[in-house]
Amino acid sequence: MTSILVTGAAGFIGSHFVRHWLRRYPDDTVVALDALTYAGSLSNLEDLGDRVIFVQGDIGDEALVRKLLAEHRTEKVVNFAAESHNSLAVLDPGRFFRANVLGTQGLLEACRAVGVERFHHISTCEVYGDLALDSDEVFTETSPYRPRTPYNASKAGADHVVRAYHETYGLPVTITNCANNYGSHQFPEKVIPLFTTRALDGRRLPVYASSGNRREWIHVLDHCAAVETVLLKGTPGEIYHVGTGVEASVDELADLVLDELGLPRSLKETVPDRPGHDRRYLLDSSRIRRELGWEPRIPFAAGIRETVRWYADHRSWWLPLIGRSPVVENDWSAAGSR
Ligand SMILES: Cc1cn([C@H]2C[C@H](O)[C@@H](COP(=O)(O)OP(=O)(O)O[C@H]3O[C@H](CO)[C@@H](O)[C@H](O)[C@H]3O)O2)c(=O)[nH]c1=O
Repeated sequence: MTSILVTGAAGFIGSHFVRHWLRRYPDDTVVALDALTYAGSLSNLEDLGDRVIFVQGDIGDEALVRKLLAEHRTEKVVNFAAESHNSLAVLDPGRFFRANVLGTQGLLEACRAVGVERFHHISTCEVYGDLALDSDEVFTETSPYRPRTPYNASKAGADHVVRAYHETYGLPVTITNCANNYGSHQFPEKVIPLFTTRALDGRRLPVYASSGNRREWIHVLDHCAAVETVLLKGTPGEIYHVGTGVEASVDELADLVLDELGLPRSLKETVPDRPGHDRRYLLDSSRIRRELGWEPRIPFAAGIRETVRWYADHRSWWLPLIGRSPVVENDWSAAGSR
């Protein structure tokens, strides 16, 4: 029996990972740390009852994390905690650097002080900047970091701090950089749940003006399996990309959602682009497949259908969340240079 600390455990990917881990290792103790910002919901862990030790707190609270690690003799730490929404970062960048860079550093410091067997950090394809829509290029694990937005830069900063703790203090870290996730329980600010919940409410879908911009999509459960694989088989100090190679443009996503719900495509509405709207990301994920044997299993078409259906069937989950996001209706007027 071992103990694992999962941060950001009440959020979308974190809560799926806690459930995934307990399914795979039912005798383990999961310590779930979450600050419960607007995007986290305790209801995401509700069904797990006392199989999870939940603690509300900040990853940057070194004393708290040290206490938890010591008390539960924690061997593994997985850091999902982050401010993750690009739109909010445009309007409130400081919040992202505090949470993602300084928060991660505090967490690492506690891990260094107590000592852990493995620190795994969840990162993103966005640290590499963007690709032209017609580019043949893909991001590899050795591509240079070229973040273009405050969110990207805060995640890039966090990755550098994680690596510094490995190089300087020998902390056994691994990092995964993942493509865009989708699935149930995603906060309705991200594009797929946003479009779906808007459509279900009979409202318009706000498609940014650069509607041909594309993302690479992965089901959250495939991501969770990849994190487990890297945690158990990855080499300390190494980075692994997690993606599917499946791309869809914003416009195509809106159509998929509307078609699945049997609603007219005329519900799409063009709205101003988010400043710094990255055109495209695509990861070369051959390393994790080749070296660690992970493969994504959930086909995009089936995954999207099931996800849209989940939102249609779980109005009581998302309705109370509408209006909780600090971002108001794609109004970027506050984001000009001052
Ligand atoms: C919120 C919103 C988004 N979009 C577009 C912008 C993007 O091209 C696409 C996806 O936007 P978002 O859902 O905000 O996600 P994106 O900026 O790609 O970032 C996501 O994916 C990243 C991984 O690529 C993660 O690191 C981030 O935490 C996650 O938020 O949809 C719209 O057209 N309208 C919208 O209202």
